[in-house]
Amino acid sequence: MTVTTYNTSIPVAQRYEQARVQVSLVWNSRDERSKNSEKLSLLQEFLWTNGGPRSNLHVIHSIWANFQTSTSNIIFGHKWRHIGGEADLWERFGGVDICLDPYSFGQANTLSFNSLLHKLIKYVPRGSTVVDLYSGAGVIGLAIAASRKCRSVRCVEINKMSKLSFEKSASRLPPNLGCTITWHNTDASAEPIHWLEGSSVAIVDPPRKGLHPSVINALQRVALSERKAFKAKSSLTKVKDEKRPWILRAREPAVHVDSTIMEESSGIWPETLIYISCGWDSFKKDCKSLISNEAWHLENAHAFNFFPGTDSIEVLAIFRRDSGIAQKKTKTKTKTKAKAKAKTKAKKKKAKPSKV
Ligand SMILES: C[S@@+](CC[C@H](N)C(=O)[O-])C[C@H]1O[C@@H](n2cnc3c(N)ncnc32)[C@H](O)[C@@H]1O
Repeated sequence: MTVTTYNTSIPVAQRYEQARVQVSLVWNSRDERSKNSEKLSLLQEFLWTNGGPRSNLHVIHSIWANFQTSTSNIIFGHKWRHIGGEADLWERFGGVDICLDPYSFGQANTLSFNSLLHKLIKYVPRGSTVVDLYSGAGVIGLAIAASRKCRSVRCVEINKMSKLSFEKSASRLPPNLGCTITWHNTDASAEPIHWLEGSSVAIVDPPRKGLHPSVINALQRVALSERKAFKAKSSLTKVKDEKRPWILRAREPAVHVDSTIMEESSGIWPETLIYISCGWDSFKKDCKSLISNEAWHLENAHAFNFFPGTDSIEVLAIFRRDSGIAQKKTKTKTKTKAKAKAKTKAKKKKAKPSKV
């Protein structure tokens, strides 16, 4: 179930009072024609009669059925049917309207997520080229595209169903943003270097288990490339020689908003890494790996209470790859200056005849 604000024109303070619920019924059968399906219809009727628009307590926005035959701990199966109420559910996140279908990831705590987004947006320099890895329906990418005059935003997501939500949300973006926005359906861990190249800002919002080792590795290599230019260049540019058709297909956008041709922006690598984490243990581990070898420098971190009453925290962390180097350079400069001063002092001392 998702508690929704469903009408994005309702002021934030009144949203939860007027909220409606999108109900997803997970049904242990192949589809609506299978055994037990009459019970699904009966349950749908009961819910709609008692919580739908004609009931005294109008709390239900819509009802969906999901068919799941697997006995694993994966909640949803691949088949969805919309069986009552409005099909589209809209939320307002980061200043843009977002369509959240039940088959795509959506944050439940609207207010806290909005606070996080407002903070996050400020860390993205205007005119950036952004890659939003683990983007879901593209909430973060679209909010940034609408507010930071970005040159491009690329969203990368493994769940192909999120494409529909992304398309609907993109259709409500203000016109003439001057930003090329694309959504790609692929595994972010398959070819992370390809996604990092051409992006001045990388955003990662992985599931609770954190970043895949290949993504960590790519982020480390990218950050160190400035200092080890020769070695890194040859291995980073290998990505251009890719021949495997499925990898090449994944690079093509499944959705392309804005008709402008994508600029060739090779040679640009992320200077800013924004990490949104819902798993404290995995975040600590990933953070350690990122800051080891001085690949990245942790500039700032903010915590948000997305799940009141639990011990879970949501972290927004900002890493930079320039400040560490800059700091090091300043330190080295200061050290060199201090050494030179000490040498001159010592020379002067030697030259002066000592008093008897
Ligand atoms: C915590 S959610 C974040 C979604 C989105 N950033 C948002 O705020 O709505 C993590 C997302 O990562 C996606 N995901 C999981 N593994 C992935 C992978 N290997 N490559 C790309 N996306 C992945 C999930 O499907 C899910 O949409």
